Amino acid sequence: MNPELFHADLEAKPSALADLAAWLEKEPLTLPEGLRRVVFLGMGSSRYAAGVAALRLRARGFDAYAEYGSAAATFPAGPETLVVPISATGGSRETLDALARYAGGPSPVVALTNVEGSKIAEGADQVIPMLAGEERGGVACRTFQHTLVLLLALESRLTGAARDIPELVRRAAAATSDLLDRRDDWLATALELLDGAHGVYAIAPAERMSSAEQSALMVREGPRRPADACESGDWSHVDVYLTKTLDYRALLFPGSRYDEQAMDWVRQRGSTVLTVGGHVEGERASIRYRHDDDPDVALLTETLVAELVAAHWWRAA
Ligand SMILES: O=P(O)(O)OC[C@H]1O[C@](O)(CO)[C@@H](O)[C@@H]1O
Repeated sequence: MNPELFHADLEAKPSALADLAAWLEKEPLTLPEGLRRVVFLGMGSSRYAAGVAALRLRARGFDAYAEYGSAAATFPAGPETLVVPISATGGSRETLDALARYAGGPSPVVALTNVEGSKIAEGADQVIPMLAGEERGGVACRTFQHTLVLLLALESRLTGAARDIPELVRRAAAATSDLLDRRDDWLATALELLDGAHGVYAIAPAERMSSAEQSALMVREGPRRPADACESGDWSHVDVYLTKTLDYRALLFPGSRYDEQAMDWVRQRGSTVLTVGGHVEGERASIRYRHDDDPDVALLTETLVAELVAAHWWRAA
């Protein structure tokens, strides 16, 4: 893994998204007919993206689950159950092991990967390419963003919503460019506010939980600092306890009806909260960007803040 190349991978996000939007315009996803259930399989950031996709599908009345590839058992195979193994590298052992339980069976298998001809493609009936280009830094960042896009496209196809996903991707590219172009206005503040003795906490609503999880992963994977993720409502049952004893510093992605409940404790305990894409009372600072009022753009874009913070600390280490 290499911090300079990771940084370059982040800089290339807008152009990779533009290519993905153009591809989606030309190649609408095709799926087998008669599906009633979806089982996503993955590890790390691939599973984070799947968790949000499954929640969204369930909210639209579709049976959907995001499982760890490493779980010893997952949903039984059947012709109405679509199995979607997700692996950017196409080689995570746990995801391949889970896929092996379905390969050649009654479930259709549609794999998502960024590496053509990788192991994961061998057990799949169909492969959807992530089209994120090579991540030379060795850290999944563009692939995470593209996985989310493709899972939104899958959702649109499964639910018959017929959403204009290419247009959403172009808006996310504009939002991403805006954050990159204006980083001199916000990055120094973010670095200062999040740099504490006890690590970084990331908080997001359930519908964008992947943003908190991926943000915490970036801080662990690059600069190897302690970091963790918490859901905004769950925060009052889980992370609130840390605010009494730690120098608690958090990145908050607003949008939950329970933000204020958490912020009440944050204000009382004098903890540090930096918001991304919106405001809450008691924040120390806020990072705004183009189209941040659209929750789907936010889902696709907001992890860039933690990724750039992680890249900076990693390069300086
Ligand atoms: O999507 P993949 O390639 O299976 O990787 C899963 C996870 O493993 C890592 O590659 C780290 O080993 C992460 O970057 C990623 O989140």
